[in-house]
Amino acid sequence: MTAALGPSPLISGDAHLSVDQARATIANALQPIHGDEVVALHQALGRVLAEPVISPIDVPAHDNSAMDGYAFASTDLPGSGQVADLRVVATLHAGDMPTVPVPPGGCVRIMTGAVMPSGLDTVVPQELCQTVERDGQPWITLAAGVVQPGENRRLAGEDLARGKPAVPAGRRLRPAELGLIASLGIGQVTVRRRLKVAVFSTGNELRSLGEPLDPGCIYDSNRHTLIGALQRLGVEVVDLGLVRDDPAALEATLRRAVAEADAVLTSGGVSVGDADHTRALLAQLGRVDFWKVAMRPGRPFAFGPLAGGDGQPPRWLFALPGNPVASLVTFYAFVREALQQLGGAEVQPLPTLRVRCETPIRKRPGRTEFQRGIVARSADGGWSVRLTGAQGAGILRSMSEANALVVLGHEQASVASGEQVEVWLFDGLV
Ligand SMILES: Nc1nc2c(c(=O)[nH]1)N[C@H]1C(S)=C(S)[C@@H](COP(=O)(O)OP(=O)(O)OC[C@H]3O[C@@H](n4cnc5c(N)ncnc54)[C@H](O)[C@@H]3O)O[C@H]1N2
Ligand code: MOO
Ligand SMILES: [Mg+2]
Repeated sequence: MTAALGPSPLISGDAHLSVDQARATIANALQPIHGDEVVALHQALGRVLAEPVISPIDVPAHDNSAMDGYAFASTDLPGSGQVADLRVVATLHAGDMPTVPVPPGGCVRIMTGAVMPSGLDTVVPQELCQTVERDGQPWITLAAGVVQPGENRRLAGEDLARGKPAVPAGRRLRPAELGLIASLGIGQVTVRRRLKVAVFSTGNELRSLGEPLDPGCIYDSNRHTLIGALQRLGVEVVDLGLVRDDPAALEATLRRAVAEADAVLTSGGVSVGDADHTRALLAQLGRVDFWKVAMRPGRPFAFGPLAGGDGQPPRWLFALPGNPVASLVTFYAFVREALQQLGGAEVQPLPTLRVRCETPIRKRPGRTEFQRGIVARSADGGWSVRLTGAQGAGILRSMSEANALVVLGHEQASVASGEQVEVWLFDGLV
């Protein structure tokens, strides 16, 4: 089973990688999954576009008015200090097509979105001119300087010209893209098939929600954290539940994961304890590309391919550490972008900022540290971050109260209060 996967890209799977090396190793290993499907636009939110959407029409299709007012030819604009009187010869609503030509000195009452008659290029909003009646006819009086030639007119094709790409392949569709595609008259799109990701927790001490908590046991929280994180990415989750620290049970569950999913996330059992079997199983069913990263939390994090079987691509295993904070931090540091890449989506790293750090942080160079922080606006209007209290890798509350990870790079030493630090925003700012 292992032979088909070839040697590890690393000299030794036992080496400690830096966070950057680990991210690069994962990015270099992954190939996007194959398979597309056509879905109705109203079911396409969050799906990944497989082909670019090309505009079949000009948007807008015609020059049209951006205001409720009066359309006229800019050659009729009054000179400085003068006024122009223009006769209103027709009325146009959105959806009307102009029928009669407008003579010089004439104008058209026009509503927002209505097609501009040919020869007219400028619209004055109604509140910027005066309407008068002469001999029972409507006229407007236009003062100099209230509008410039071409103002308040939207040009045909100014949003999108026919034949131009409207949305690139790989874009995960958001409400704005759904509207843009609809504006082109396109009712269905070709999207990537949804990435399937299997997830399970390992540990004899774990109990499922609803089960009694036996002495010495804890509830399985990681699976719920990870399933939430996966749902946010729009992948299809295959929940394989809880697995005991038993090599045979672990092997059976990994084999099932390989059969049912494109990638596998496990939590727990990656360190060096007597009950930590995940790495040995990865070596047996595939290959360990690395399993130690110079970071805190998240040092034991294993990555490598599980052989996919006859003609099938490998199923990548992301074996996350059991400590709950380490599990979510490694998801953000390694798994999130990897799954975007695997699903054929544009890779969108978490938004990164440099902000003032209000909490002094002790650190030694030689590993990357991810502390949990709250980024907020400070009294002087700038952005700053303070830590969320105790930072132990088992203290999930530190993560729940945070909206950002303070990322102290590999070479960084201690940080004094007031220094600038890098933060990754993982949940917006409110
Ligand atoms: N001698 C060493 N011991 C440890 C090292 C080390 O380098 N040398 N690394 C420590 C670090 S750092 C971490 S992180 C953990 C990782 O451990 P495992 O991935 O093997 O995870 P477990 O041993 O299964 O569990 C660790 C911890 O997390 C709790 N846990 C596990 N799964 C869940 C879950 N689904 N929900 C909630 N909590 C969970 C588990 O009960 C343990 O308390 O290893 C250190 N040890
Ligand atoms: O790195 Mo462990 O992930 O510190 O708890
Ligand atoms: Mg362990």
